[in-house]
Amino acid sequence: MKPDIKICGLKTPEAVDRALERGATHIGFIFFEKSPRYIEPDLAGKLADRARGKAMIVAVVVNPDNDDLDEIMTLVKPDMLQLHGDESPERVLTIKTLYNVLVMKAMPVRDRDDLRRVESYIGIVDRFLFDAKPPVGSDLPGGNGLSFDWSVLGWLDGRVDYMLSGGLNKDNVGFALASTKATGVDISSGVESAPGVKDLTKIDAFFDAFADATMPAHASGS
Ligand SMILES: O=C(O)c1ccccc1NCC(=O)[C@H](O)[C@H](O)COP(=O)(O)O
Repeated sequence: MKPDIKICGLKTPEAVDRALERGATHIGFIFFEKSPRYIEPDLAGKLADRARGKAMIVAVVVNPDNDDLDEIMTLVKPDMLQLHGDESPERVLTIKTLYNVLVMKAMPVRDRDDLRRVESYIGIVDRFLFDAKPPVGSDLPGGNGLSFDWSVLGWLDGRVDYMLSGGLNKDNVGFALASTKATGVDISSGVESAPGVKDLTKIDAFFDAFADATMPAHASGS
């Protein structure tokens, strides 16, 4: 099956529309105020309406309290929450029970040891997102445009369903897909001209590279 593509950190109708036209399966909105990709929930709700039924709407949150989630669930009505903080398995379970929503848990990875935490979320989360661990001192838990050593994911041995994230771009998405068992890829900085500014030409180039990478061998002419 073709891997999913999530374009994250969208803030404008133009970028949402281009991502949808090019076949994004997931679009992400960032509700973390320190991020250059932060979007107010009421504006995100309007953009989400353009995408509803065409792609999964993902609300990216970091250690949200119930008031934060009440607002986002009401105004944005996401299909999925991406929990990008230190949410415990118990907190994830509570959120799923309270809001009846799919949850993708982001796991920061630098080396194999970072994957040990995965076990305690299996059976609770709907999907994992393996993202690069932020550099020391970074304000952002995600969206840092950094990759990690994807070979460590081999340790998971196909046991969990995950999207791959962190520093993806048109030049490395083919290798990322070929060298992991990711069922989806997630990109933000790699399709931006500046932090928080999505670039339509870069979105196109990413989808072109993704299409090349996922084209069946017999159709590629090689
Ligand atoms: O992108 C952000 O600014 C952000 C802030 C706070 C929490 C999560 C954030 N991004 C989450 C994502 O899903 C990004 O797409 C992911 O980290 C990959 O980003 P990049 O390395 O820039 O492609």
